[in-house]
Amino acid sequence: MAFLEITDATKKFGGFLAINAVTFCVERGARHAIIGPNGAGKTTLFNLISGLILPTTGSITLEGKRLAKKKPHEIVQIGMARSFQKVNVFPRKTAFENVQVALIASRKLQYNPFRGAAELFRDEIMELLEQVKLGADSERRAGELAHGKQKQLELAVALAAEPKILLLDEPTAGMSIAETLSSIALIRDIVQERGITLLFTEHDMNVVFEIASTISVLHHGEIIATGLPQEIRVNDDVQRIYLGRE
Ligand SMILES: Nc1ncnc2c1ncn2[C@@H]1O[C@H](COP(=O)(O)OP(=O)(O)OP(=O)(O)O)[C@@H](O)[C@H]1O
Repeated sequence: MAFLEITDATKKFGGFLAINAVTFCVERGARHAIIGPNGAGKTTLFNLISGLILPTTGSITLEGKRLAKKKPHEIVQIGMARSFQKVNVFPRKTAFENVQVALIASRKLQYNPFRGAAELFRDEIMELLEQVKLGADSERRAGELAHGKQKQLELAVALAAEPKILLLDEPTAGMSIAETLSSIALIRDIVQERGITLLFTEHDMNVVFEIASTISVLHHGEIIATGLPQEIRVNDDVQRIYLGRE
């Protein structure tokens, strides 16, 4: 049994086949990238894997457990956390509070915003913020942080759930070159250090080749190749379809 198994997954929107009989596995500990041109179906595939939408047919399992029809918090409890292309933090809460809310939710505590819980999980929160290089920004409102830092905060929020697998949808989207470089190093170090399996989509091929241990290529909703980065780099179909070389 593979760690994450996607078996013959199909997603239709009306008559449009966005994901077509997709089968692939993500091995435990892998840093697995899903690449493909715009509209290939990457986000749809991510939404299927993280249970946001149901597959029309097929199955998705994490350690043998089916993910379909599970509620978002149940999926988090099974061990999956994800981020979105658009930043998804509470802008008016501080960085500290954003992580605190995530920790409270993952530990299944009742959150009462009117009760003084300011110090709850302080050490853990600071450790997480320091790990994503936001220790000095803990008291700043999330909405005031630069885009790159907001993505770092999202990462801390995702890590608060202690996931076995982390899904990142274009983790460096909208970042400057400097932000991208530090973000790549951060993601790679954190998943390695914590033994987290990573599944991510990314447009920037430099980022893909810096992080990925395995790459799957999606084209018109179908996986056309899965392999090691060096195999994907020289795959004729991939070069023709994705990299635009004839
Ligand atoms: N809810 C929906 N209803 C109808 N069509 C949809 C829906 N969601 C996605 N699609 C279509 O499915 C296809 C795949 O879209 P998706 O966003 O998954 O691609 P993508 O590879 O993530 O693209 P990008 O790289 O631009 O983010 C597109 O043609 C899109 O228009």
